[in-house]
Amino acid sequence: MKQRQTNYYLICVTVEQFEQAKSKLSTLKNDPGNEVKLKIYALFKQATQGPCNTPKPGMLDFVNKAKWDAWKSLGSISQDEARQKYCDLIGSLVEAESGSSAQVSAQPAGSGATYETLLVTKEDDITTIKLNRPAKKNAITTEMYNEIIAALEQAATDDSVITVVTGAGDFYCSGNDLTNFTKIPENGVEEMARHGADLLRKYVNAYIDFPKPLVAVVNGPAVGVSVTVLGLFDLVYATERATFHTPFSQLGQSAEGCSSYIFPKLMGAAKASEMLLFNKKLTAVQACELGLVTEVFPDSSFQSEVWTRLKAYAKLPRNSLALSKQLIRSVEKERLHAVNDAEVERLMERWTSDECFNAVMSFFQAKAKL
Ligand SMILES: CCCCCCC/C=C/C(=O)SCCNC(=O)CCNC(=O)[C@H](O)C(C)(C)COP(=O)(O)OP(=O)(O)OC[C@H]1O[C@@H](n2cnc3c(N)ncnc32)[C@H](O)[C@@H]1OP(=O)(O)O
Repeated sequence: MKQRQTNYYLICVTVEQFEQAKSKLSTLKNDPGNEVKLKIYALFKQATQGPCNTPKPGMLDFVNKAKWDAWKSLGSISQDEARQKYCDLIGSLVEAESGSSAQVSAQPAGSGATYETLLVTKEDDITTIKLNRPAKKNAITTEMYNEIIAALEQAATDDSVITVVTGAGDFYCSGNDLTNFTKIPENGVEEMARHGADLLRKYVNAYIDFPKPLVAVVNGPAVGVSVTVLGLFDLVYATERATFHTPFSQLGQSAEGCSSYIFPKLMGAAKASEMLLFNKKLTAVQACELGLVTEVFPDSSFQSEVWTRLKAYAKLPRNSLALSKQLIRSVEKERLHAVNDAEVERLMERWTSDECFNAVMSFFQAKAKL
């Protein structure tokens, strides 16, 4: 699918192909649902007019406000990119219609999508994105960031009702793969920092803009960026074995994933500072008491209890769920994008600092001594 999607992008840059995609839209037999229609609308506006530049409709003008929000949420992506995404989205809807009758359970999601670092499946109206590097505690490499972004984009437009992120093996995720900081390009550490910043911004935006209910099934310890983005999930279910650790200052870094804004709101500035400044590791029960986790389950029954519940939730009306989620989240969306930008800006500077360099080196030296 990745390959096919890339090819489609290449084909789709002409105006003619864009027009063809437009006309294919009217041939769809099934209603793709409101959230997909909003996405199509937004991409079309961005592709034809550029970034949203009209006044925000009033609170009670629900329909136009939802459209405006969808357009605005595309930020400053270029008209070319919007055209490509528009074509890709319509292409996937057409493809889904032609192949939908043959759906079997737990099939790879996204009509045959394959990933190197993830297991992505669709079953019982739930798309599950499983981080799949258990030998490295599911540490997130640059490839994996890109694959998670792609999997979230796919899940946003597929016909699932709920999307779940979870981890393979005994960890949920050990955060950013620290080897990402050891691959210094020819143009030096500044270029590495710039690329890292672009990727991180895109990664966090994929959570901020995700249009359907997003659930974290935290199957074990969670570290770093896998903890901070939890504030952007709609439900966080954790096994009692899970822990939540953001050792940013230990690594000479600073907070991301919008945690510098969401954590103080959730738990108060004092508790957020203990985590984000002073590296305090929380147990699952503590994280639940502070509002970061929705509910904690005994480890022995974690999977069965959580999945029974999620399957029942996924039977609820999809549009109602998605629209309610968007109502809850849309008020904060613009602010979250601004927070993400500010956090990324700060990190870009941190990654070129001696403090960060020395901390990452210490990690690898300690490993070498074992
Ligand atoms: C390019 C975009 C950049 C965006 C960056 C966004 C900013 C993100 C910030 C963060 O996420 S900060 C947090 C970073 N993570 C860490 O500091 C965790 C480091 N790892 C550990 O402390 C420990 O490994 C652990 C997670 C507590 C697990 O300890 P345990 O003793 O249970 O297992 P290990 O033997 O240590 O691990 C097994 C294997 O996995 C490797 N590994 C684990 N985590 C990472 C990681 N984050 N990065 C790279 N490698 C990791 C570990 O080295 C072992 O490898 P081998 O020795 O078997 O080769």
